[in-house]
Amino acid sequence: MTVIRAIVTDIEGTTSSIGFVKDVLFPYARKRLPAFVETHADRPEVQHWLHEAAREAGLVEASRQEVIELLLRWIDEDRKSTALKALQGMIWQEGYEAGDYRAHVYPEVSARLHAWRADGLHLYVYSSGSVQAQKLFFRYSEAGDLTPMFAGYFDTETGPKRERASYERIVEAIGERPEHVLFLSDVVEELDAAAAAGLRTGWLVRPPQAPPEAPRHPAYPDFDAVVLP
Ligand SMILES: CSCCC(=O)C(=O)COP(=O)(O)O
Ligand SMILES: [Mg+2]
Repeated sequence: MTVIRAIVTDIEGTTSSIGFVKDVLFPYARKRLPAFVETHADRPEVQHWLHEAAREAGLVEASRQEVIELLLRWIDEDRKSTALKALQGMIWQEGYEAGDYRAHVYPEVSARLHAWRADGLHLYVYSSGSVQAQKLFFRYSEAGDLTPMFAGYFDTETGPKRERASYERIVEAIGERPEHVLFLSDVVEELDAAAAAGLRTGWLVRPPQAPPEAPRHPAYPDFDAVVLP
């Protein structure tokens, strides 16, 4: 029998609702991005990510306004750009610290994370949101500060979530054999990539979505239903 020693979880659609990310976080960043860039353009990390965004788009000698328009378009397209995600994280920090919102987590998630920790499992996050954004998300969650639950965080600096190599890098970084690691996500293509790297997988299909008839991965309606293989 394979023993699961570590769980890596996605955020959007897995620990938390897609609606919170799409209807609260993305519009918050969209509204504030132009002023944020104008106000903080002298910060080296902001300069770095503006430059990276322009480079990713193949823009040579782009004006600040062109880069702002590019980033707004990427928010609308939900582009999983590392540069955009880094800048969004900086903007969301202001919102969390001002108490404008708290991050949604599904009702069973906090207790289940605590139970897995109590069972000795090591927990990690892998999301398209930047590591900074992930830490803020769980620090300011509706269930309180959940950051003590997690041993580490991975974002797209490790690689795209639909690529096998990203999961190979994650298991190497956490020092486990892939078959001892369970990856939880709501996106089949991410689960396919994780399975190709040898990880065990769990597909979160949260109501009102109907349970899939012939799932490619073990499917669960919530964290309490997850069976550790
Ligand atoms: C860290 S909260 C914001 C998440 C985000 O920006 C996003 O694109 C959602 O990606 P996920 O990989 O968690 O589905
Ligand atoms: Mg997801």
